[in-house]
Amino acid sequence: MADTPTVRWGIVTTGLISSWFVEDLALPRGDAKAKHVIQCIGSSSVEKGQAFVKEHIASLSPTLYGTYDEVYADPNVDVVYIGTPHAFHKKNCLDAINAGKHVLCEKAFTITAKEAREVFAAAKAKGVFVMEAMWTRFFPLMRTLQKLIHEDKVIGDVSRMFCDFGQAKELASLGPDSRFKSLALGAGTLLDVGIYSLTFGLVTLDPGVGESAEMPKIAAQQTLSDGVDIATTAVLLYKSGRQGIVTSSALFKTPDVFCRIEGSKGYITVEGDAVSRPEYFIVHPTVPESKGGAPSKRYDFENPKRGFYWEADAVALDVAAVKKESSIMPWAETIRVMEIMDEIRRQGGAKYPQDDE
Ligand SMILES: NC(=O)C1=CN([C@@H]2O[C@H](COP(=O)(O)OP(=O)(O)OC[C@H]3O[C@@H](n4cnc5c(N)ncnc54)[C@H](OP(=O)(O)O)[C@@H]3O)[C@@H](O)[C@H]2O)C=CC1
Ligand SMILES: O=C1OC[C@@H](O)[C@H](O)[C@H]1O
Repeated sequence: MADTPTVRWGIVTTGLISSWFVEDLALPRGDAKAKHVIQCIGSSSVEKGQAFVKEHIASLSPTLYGTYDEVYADPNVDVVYIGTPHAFHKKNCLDAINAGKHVLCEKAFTITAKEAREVFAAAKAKGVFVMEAMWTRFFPLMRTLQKLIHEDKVIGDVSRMFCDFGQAKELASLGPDSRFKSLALGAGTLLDVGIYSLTFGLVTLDPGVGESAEMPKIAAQQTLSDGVDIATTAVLLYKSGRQGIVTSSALFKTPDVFCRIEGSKGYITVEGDAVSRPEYFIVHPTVPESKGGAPSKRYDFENPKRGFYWEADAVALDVAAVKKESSIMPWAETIRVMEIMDEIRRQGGAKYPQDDE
């Protein structure tokens, strides 16, 4: 284990995602590629931090701060994890970067592609590692799915894919300051969950990532309620004729079979309780077994607790290798995702204050 890198994390916020992230970091794992230390937690109050530790990582004793700035200034922090609502990501990232810290920032990375470019320009100038926490891309399931589709060509030439991430949010019961309702916080299904449907489209229709990937044309529609998109449908149109239909909704929960990828020799269904956390997939030949075809094959994956440790391990390995960006989620890929979402919103009508900046 001499070569196992150690990362000392500074956690910014005590919200839902931060609780999921620290619980996963603290999980004992035989196959861990890195050691993760929860060095400190920054919150709007120290009391919130105390309650957070007690509830989620009771056996640990991180330093507790009542401001985020103290996390950025802590000399014992290697990487800052940012779990604020979307609208604050740009400022939080810039503050951490300016303090010389590496950063893992939750999705959606920013509100607009322009904001993302500003953050990466600052990271480049400071020479620090920065990555969007698009955790799903780091799952062994996702890596295997991409290999089977693009290298092994198990379903032949891919022609179409569909992916939907819907959640029944009961928006009427939420207050105006909820991150699911407030445009000032970046509310809307596209940035919150549509980004996962889009991710499945991008990784299954094209083997490239970032600069080596094709920018698809977009045709999109959105349903707005008080300016917030509560449903989004986007078609990804590739030069080859490949098409992806990626959707999101705050009105209905997606069934467990949330994604289908179709090819000339068969199709794949990806399944699980949430698109962000796929559990297994099944490769189906075009001709079913009942009609003389080969049997379908199911691929299952070990995913204890939730699966945030895959991205955390990847960050630790990249930082130890003195890399500034991830090869799985490089800066150009985050910018491409943000540009696509900008275009979906331009066509669909969802607008944020940041669009005018
Ligand atoms: N990868 C994944 O599976 C998931 C990712 N996310 C992402 O994580 C981010 C946060 O989402 P989530 O954890 O659900 O949000 P929460 O509302 O649960 O938590 C957000 C936290 O941000 C801090 N905060 C700072 N300013 C504000 C403000 N004005 N309003 C509200 N909160 C504020 C608060 O922490 P404090 O008081 O401690 O400072 C708050 O607890 C989003 O980018 C979201 O997309 C969310 C869920 C799952
Ligand atoms: O990233 C996410 O994935 C899981 C969802 O429950 C959550 O709303 C979203 O932010």
